[in-house]
Amino acid sequence: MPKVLISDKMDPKAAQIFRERGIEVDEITGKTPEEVIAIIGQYDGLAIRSSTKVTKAILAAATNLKVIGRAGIGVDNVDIPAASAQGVVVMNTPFGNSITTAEHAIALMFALARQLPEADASTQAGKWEKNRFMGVELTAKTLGLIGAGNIGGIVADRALGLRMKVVAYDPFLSPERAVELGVEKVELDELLARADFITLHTPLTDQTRNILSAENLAKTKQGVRIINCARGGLIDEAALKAGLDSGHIGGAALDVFVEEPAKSNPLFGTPNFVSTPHLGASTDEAQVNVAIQVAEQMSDYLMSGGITNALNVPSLSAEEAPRLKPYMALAEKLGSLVGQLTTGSIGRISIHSEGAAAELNQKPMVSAVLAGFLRTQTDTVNMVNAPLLAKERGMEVREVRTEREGDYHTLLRVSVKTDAGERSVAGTLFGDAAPRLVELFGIKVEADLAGHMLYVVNEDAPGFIGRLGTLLGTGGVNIGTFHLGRRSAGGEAVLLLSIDEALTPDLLAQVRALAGVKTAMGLAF
Ligand SMILES: NC(=O)c1ccc[n+]([C@@H]2O[C@H](COP(=O)([O-])OP(=O)(O)OC[C@H]3O[C@@H](n4cnc5c(N)ncnc54)[C@H](O)[C@@H]3O)[C@@H](O)[C@H]2O)c1
Ligand SMILES: O=C(O)[C@H](O)COP(=O)(O)O
Repeated sequence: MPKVLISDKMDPKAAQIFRERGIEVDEITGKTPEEVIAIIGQYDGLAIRSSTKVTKAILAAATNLKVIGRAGIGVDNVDIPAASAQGVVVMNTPFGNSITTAEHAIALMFALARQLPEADASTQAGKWEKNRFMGVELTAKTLGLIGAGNIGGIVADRALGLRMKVVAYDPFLSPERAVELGVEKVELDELLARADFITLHTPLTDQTRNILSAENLAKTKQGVRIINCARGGLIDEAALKAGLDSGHIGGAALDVFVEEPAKSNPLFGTPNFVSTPHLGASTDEAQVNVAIQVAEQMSDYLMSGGITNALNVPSLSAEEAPRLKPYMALAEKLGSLVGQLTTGSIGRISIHSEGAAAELNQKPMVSAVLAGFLRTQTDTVNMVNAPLLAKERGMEVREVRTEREGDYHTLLRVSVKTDAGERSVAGTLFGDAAPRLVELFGIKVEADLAGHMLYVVNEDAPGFIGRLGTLLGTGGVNIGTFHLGRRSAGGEAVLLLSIDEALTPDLLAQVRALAGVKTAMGLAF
């Protein structure tokens, strides 16, 4: 039974779903990294929010880990390259808390416009400072949106409802989508110059880090109010404080900080500064949404191989998974076969699907071919890290589809280009489930690829099969199945035998010494 650790505070629905799906679950929150390292080795899944930092050190100790599920959006607390290298799927729940976070941004915009936190503190202190708190209306003001994705799009919708004008800076926003959102797409400098309010909704990347730098803050309108519900690090906090102190910036509301938890920060106590402790996603509704989603997604993966919202591997829905499963087994076997039969470096590997196979999601099949191929070189490869490892090894990976059926209703062909030229193997599914090899380097064969096998290329001549059978029998090797193919009568022939155990090096040498043998190799699947 798979075992999952929930290491951050999560709605109880998550644990309930894991149990209902037959997964053992432990909820152990608030642990130090060292404490997590001590226990992580026993878990197949790790469910987190933003508190647990999944570092290289934690991953190194996570010897059984198959999936990390982030109940939320941002995955900057997960070392994704390290997880990928280790073959661990990382998934998030990209939409579960978007509305809630967008509403928090709008709430902070109102808080700044009417100085709600300071007015509240003053009133409850018995001061009744009616003349101190003069606000501004939102209607007809310009909101500058930096990042117009899921959350940015919802913020725009709500701001338009408040009769604001919305300008957006997002290099990946298409003109059509901008029209759909009802926002004006602008360059960053124009946004800085025009916006009365600025709200940030981008991930933290090398391009967005300090997007509101001292230089860019200086380009903003006098009195601008700034909201950040996305990630700490998007704004230069020292420059923000200087801008608030000088009065150039009329207000700033941060839900996120460079250093979290933000127990102390130079911005604290600055007039017109409002803060919340990373509460963007903290509503009952959002937490139920992300807990259910993450538990369903992780359970799908652990129990049936379905992959949804993964950041480091192609998606594979729970409905698709059963249909693709035999194809992935075929793909992995074909990849393994070419890996075992190919020596030297591979310049290119092409995966060609024909007929019914071409109608399916290709990415998982491609990953399975690569995993099968690379497993002959390293035993730490799996579907997740195979594309990465192939890239590191300088392999070009090509994907070709032909929906028209050829000789078979469905076919997968794997071709590799080496210094010696291009060679390919092809396989089909019998009865839509049983993987069968049907072509080996241009020769038609029909074979199961399973267990130990012996591959022999020889000159087609009478008596050869008898001599080989006698040799194996004398060596005590039992033959399970025997598959034969040849280019032409008397030409090159291929033999694929399934055998009960691997040949000893000595027996293999004797096979190679038989008259007419060009190549003989042991294979394993
Ligand atoms: N405060 C919270 O509790 C909370 C809650 C949820 C999400 N978030 C954070 O909010 C952020 C946005 O989430 P989302 O769901 O809208 O993500 P998203 O991926 O849907 O949108 C991000 C947008 O940023 C844009 N972008 C990327 N690079 C950019 C750049 N250099 N300049 C301008 N725009 C750029 C992208 O094109 C995309 O449209 C994430 O970082 C997420 O972690 C915070
Ligand atoms: O990226 C997110 O989803 C938010 O930052 C929410 O983080 P949390 O789950 O720790 O509240």
